[in-house]
Amino acid sequence: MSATQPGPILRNRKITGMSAVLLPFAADHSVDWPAFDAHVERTMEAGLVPAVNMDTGYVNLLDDATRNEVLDRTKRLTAGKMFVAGAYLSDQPGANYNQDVYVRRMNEIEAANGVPVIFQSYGLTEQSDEGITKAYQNLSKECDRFIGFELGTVFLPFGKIYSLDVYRELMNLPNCIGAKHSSLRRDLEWQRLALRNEVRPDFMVLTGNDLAIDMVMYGSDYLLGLSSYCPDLFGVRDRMWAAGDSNFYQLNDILQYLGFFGFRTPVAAYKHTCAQFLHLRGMLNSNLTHPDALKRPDTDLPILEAIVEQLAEYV
Ligand SMILES: N[C@@H](CC=O)C(=O)O
Repeated sequence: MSATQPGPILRNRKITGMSAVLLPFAADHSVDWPAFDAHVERTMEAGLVPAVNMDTGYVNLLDDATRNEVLDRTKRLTAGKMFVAGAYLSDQPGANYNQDVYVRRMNEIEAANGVPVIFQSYGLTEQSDEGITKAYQNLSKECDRFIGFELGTVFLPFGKIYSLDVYRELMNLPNCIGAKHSSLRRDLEWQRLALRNEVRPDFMVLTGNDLAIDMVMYGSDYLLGLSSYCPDLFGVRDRMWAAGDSNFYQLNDILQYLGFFGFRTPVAAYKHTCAQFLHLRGMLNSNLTHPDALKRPDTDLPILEAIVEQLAEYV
């Protein structure tokens, strides 16, 4: 079996970090909007691009009003700075691809001055390669800019990691500025980086690999849920890399330990770990997750507390 090799390490590179913003909850299970606003601001202050209505923001569990409230608030808070948002539609296995709903979601995001991230759906991913490519070509005509998204089924059941042929076609769409790659596999991401370097060097390969956040060393940028645990420290880490500061490695190692703990099976419960961690850091009023989301046990808390202590010297 021939293994894919990594490309060269790209030192002193300015990393583009996009962070999937956690939607915080209050004791009565309503959204804690002031805490959400503060987390969007914290993300921007760290130098990261907020990514709202993503999986970390429970987009698949939100009603229309809540999803639009997230967009309205983010539009106001970002005040013209870049943000991205998930264009999500809910369907079932066997569903037809529904372009109209995607376009409606993209229009809502663009009306808020955001850049759509095209979530996958059964209708999109159950098509042939040709059908998938055609769908993105048609969507690209309906917006100024967009970001693609390949998601492993460990995150959501309708996800699909595309063939490299489909990936190449995405890069051929000039207003597709990048694509988030969430296979949790380094080799598949290295293949995408090699293709990107050959075909379109300005295209962002946005790692979604919370288990290998050092993929930025090989030229990936990122759109992560893990960075929502501590946007400030991801900002510090990224600046260390740009400055050639070797403290990058030590900080990256601790953040990766947090990533392995937070994204352990069942992976979808990473959002509760995020709330627990932010609460321990005094950045949220509660450590509650969405009422319908998977939970972590309270026995995780002492482990997270120890990680907060390990990270303290970098704050
Ligand atoms: N894919 C997740 C983030 C996990 O890294 C998201 O969409 O929020």
